[in-house]
Amino acid sequence: MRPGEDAEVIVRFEDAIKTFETGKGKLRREVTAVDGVTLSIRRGEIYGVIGYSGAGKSTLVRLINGLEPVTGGVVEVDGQRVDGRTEEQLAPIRREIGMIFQQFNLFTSRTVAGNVEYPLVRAGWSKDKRKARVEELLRFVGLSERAGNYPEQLSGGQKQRVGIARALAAQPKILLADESTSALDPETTQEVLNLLRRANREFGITVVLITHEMDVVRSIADRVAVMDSGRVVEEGPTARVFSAPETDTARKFVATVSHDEPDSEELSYLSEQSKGRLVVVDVREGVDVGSVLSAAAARGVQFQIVFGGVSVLQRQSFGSLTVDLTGERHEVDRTIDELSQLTTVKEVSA
Ligand SMILES: Nc1ncnc2c1ncn2[C@@H]1O[C@H](COP(=O)(O)OP(=O)(O)OP(=O)(O)O)[C@@H](O)[C@H]1O
Repeated sequence: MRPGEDAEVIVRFEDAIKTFETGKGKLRREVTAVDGVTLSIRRGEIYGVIGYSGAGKSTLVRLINGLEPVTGGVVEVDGQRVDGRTEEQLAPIRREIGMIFQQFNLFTSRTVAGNVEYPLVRAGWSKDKRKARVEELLRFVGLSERAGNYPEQLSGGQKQRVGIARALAAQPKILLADESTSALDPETTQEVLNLLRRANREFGITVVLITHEMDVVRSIADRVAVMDSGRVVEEGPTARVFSAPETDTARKFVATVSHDEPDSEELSYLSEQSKGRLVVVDVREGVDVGSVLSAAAARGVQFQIVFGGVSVLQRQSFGSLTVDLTGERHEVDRTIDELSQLTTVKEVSA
């Protein structure tokens, strides 16, 4: 290991840039898909990459195995530079990286076992070792009975499981999953996620998961990067990003799964119904909103919880409550002031 290198880091981007040229002649233009990304993915974690369509997620992940060469900056996998390598030089690095795709990309002319075996043939495994490994993997993904079937005889979820078994076959250190679950129904999605989590726990494999579904990220990622227009606008432990998003993009994503704040239509209804002052109070781990409200009630302030939700993620509570406060004006003022000293309070109608 070179000085300054961190053994815990398995993928490192430093000011990584990827531009594409599209069109010809007058229509020629440059698209910056990845715009100066610096981040580190730790060994053994499940790392989620989220963002709207076109944000640059797939391109960023394809830089990891050199499927797309960077235009600028550094990409390192397990201490080895990926940028500036020839296809030949990339081959040993790619053996450490498995990939599963949204569209499965199975060989239709090979059986399930043949698909899983394929990377082992390429990696030069002996026939006996290949057979044992294929059996082990098909057991792992619950498809032992299907070894002799062809992909067209399988359901979408089963095909995806074959894809996972194939990606894991040659014992890679990293698994890249590109929106691997979005073509599947919710139940199958959960099944695939459970498999990724098991692969992560049982084999210690680092998983990099791209998705635009926050539910998916919330259920399995340890840390998450939020991308917008080629940049990572926010990054950190999933619980932190969910409980206290710092950017508008992250806030919007979080709002899609935790609908705990009223939208404008709901707010106008609540304002019409409100008898006093409406406030939206953020709920966080260790913030005792209840005590403030109980004390206020003892002073004659009435409170009505009219909207809200609180969830727990990685043992941290978070959410928000919309409260209608009525009573003596100065007592209501005092209650809002006390709440504001504890947490973020937004008054939404006076
Ligand atoms: N091969 C390519 N040639 C030209 N432009 C490309 C190419 N690949 C990606 N892009 C452009 O780069 C930008 C980022 O695309 P990318 O596929 O990485 O986004 P994404 O966040 O993964 O989107 P999605 O969620 O829709 O898959 C987009 O503007 C896209 O059109």
